[in-house]
Amino acid sequence: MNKNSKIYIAGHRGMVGSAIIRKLQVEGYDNIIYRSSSELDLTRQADVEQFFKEEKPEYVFLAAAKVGGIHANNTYPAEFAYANLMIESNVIHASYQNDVKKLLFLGSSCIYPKMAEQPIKEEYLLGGYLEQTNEAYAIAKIAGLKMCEYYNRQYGTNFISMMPTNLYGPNDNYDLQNSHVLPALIRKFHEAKASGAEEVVIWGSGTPRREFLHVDDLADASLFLMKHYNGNETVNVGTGKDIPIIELAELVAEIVGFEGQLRNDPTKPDGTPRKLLDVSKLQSIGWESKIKLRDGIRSTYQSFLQSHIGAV
Ligand SMILES: NC(=O)c1ccc[n+]([C@@H]2O[C@H](COP(=O)([O-])OP(=O)(O)OC[C@H]3O[C@@H](n4cnc5c(N)ncnc54)[C@H](OP(=O)(O)O)[C@@H]3O)[C@@H](O)[C@H]2O)c1
Ligand SMILES: C[C@@H]1O[C@H](OP(=O)(O)OP(=O)(O)OC[C@H]2O[C@@H](n3cnc4c(=O)[nH]c(N)nc43)[C@H](O)[C@@H]2O)[C@@H](O)[C@H](O)[C@@H]1O
Repeated sequence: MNKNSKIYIAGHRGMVGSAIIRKLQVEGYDNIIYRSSSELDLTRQADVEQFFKEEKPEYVFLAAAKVGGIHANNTYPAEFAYANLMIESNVIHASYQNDVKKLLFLGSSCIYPKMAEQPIKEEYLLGGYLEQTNEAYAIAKIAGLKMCEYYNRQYGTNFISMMPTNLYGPNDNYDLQNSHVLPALIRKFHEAKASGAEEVVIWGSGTPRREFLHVDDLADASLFLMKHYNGNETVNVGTGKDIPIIELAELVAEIVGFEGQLRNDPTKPDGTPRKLLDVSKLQSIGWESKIKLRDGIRSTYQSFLQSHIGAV
């Protein structure tokens, strides 16, 4: 991939897509194309085929998807299944039909069995039952990575798959019902501090453990894999370290400056007890994460304050 290769970022307005664009621009890539979902609905096959036929991208970063936290996944399984299966099928097939040189598919760490041995290796896929709260999304993502594998085997395409752990950073989703835990905690603690509230509610028991990778690290890994990895096996992308949700909450409260109490809401699901990724394959290829969690949360809170102007 050279600096004037035609590169399509699917999902460019999202947290991951916008981070990949920032990374490519810093690295001097100057032929990047993108469309918002209102300009091009990737669930519509004919529209996707028309777009690829007209634009003929050489490289594709597939970062478009219906994405959400545990509550959203648990509440809207049909939407998560339909949208993600359609988006990935249409983009992967149109990439094959239009001779895309290389495509990077983004899956998720929730594809692995709920009770997988930790840390989770790529080969544990399909070795056990999935976590119920995000089964629909997980099955869609498994279908996507398998499609890449099958197209590579049958058609000789070069479609690679990465499985990121939980992500956070600028341009995240801060909706309190449908977001992931880290942005939700940033907003909750910020609003509690601003209003003088004495307590903040944490969903579930707080005992599950999660791994968090800053989206700028993810973008760096995406470009690294697009340039250097041509294998047919999926690659885990993470930090190799996890933290209990209760300790994450205490860390975010400290960074935001909230000094009240935390209260658990046991009516909300815990989800998978743990999903720490084994990142040794990625390390063997030559990439490691750089952004430390405390530094990443601090900078993410600053970007939250800037983008929620009234919040300062
Ligand atoms: N966030 C995480 O913790 C996490 C963890 C692991 C993997 N991932 C994966 O990373 C990728 C990006 O996630 P994200 O956190 O960046 O999500 P996000 O911020 O919600 O962005 C998703 C993007 O997908 C686009 N999109 C959704 N439906 C579309 C449709 N029908 N047609 C066209 N575009 C559509 C949206 O476009 P518009 O804005 O134009 O509507 C949006 O820009 C996804 O594949 C996700 O599975 C995310
Ligand atoms: C990466 C994503 O991981 C997702 O699972 P998962 O980490 O449990 O999704 P999260 O929504 O980040 O929840 C992680 C843990 O944080 C707890 N939690 C505590 N307080 C909150 C809160 O205010 N909001 C949220 N959202 N959680 C909270 C939640 O109960 C769960 O145990 C999958 O559903 C997606 O499909 C995707 O794979």
